[in-house]
Amino acid sequence: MQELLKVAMPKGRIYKQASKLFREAGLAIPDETDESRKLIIAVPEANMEFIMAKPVDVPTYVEYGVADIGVVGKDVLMEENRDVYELLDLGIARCRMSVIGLPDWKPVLNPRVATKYPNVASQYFRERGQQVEVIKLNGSIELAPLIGLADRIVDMVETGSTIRENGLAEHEEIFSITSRLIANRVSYRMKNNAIQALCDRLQPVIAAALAAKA
Ligand SMILES: Nc1ncnc2c1ncn2[C@@H]1O[C@H](COP(=O)(O)OP(=O)(O)OP(=O)(O)O)[C@@H](O)[C@H]1O
Ligand SMILES: O=P(O)(O)OC[C@H]1O[C@H](OP(=O)(O)OP(=O)(O)O)[C@H](O)[C@@H]1O
Repeated sequence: MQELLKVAMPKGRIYKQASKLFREAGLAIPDETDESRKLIIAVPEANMEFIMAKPVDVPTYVEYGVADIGVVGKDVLMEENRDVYELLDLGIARCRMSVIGLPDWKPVLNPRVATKYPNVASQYFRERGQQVEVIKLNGSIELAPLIGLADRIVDMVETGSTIRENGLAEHEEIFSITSRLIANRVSYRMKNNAIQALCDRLQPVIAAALAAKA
């Protein structure tokens, strides 16, 4: 019998796609229609335990080792910069991080940039030698340039509907995003067989999903 694997799973929009992937890999975890408020879901036949976490907290659980592995967006990994291993690109929850603003935006001195991702935004503009004032918001970021809080925003674009419906334009793409499987550094060594076995189950499912999209 392999060691118990604790997996931090993001609640919310990634869960639907991540849980489908895990089910296709043969792990009996509930789908997104399950209305249970349970935060810890045991899958005894696979000797796994799923911890239902807020997406942005997944790397924290994994770095501290209370979860051995986790599923998290590349955006959160870039922002949180936690000391974890990135094992697999799961190819799900695809979107991109971009600089967005009004279509007729003109460069100004020391512009204000609103974002949920202050570290990503600061690093992006610093690397380009542009001085900006970063303002942290927690949601509805597209409001900021519309109501004059910021000159531009750094946020995610998936279908583009939010920026279109609000008369905004995508100025620059910063990086593309998918969800990743991450591991705690110690767990990766101590529970290597179990982690490797899970990766081996997930990999063909990821490859098949990619092939179906191509
Ligand atoms: N259209 C999208 N907008 C935002 N994130 C997306 C989108 N598509 C995929 N994602 C991915 O989903 C992850 C979680 O999204 P988000 O931060 O909006 O959390 P949530 O599921 O709405 O839950 P919460 O609001 O509680 O944090 C992001 O980190 C990103 O990797
Ligand atoms: O290109 P689209 O398909 O329109 O997706 C992008 C939007 O989705 C996310 O917002 P979310 O739904 O998480 O809301 P919030 O950030 O305002 O809470 C993101 O912050 C964008 O606003």
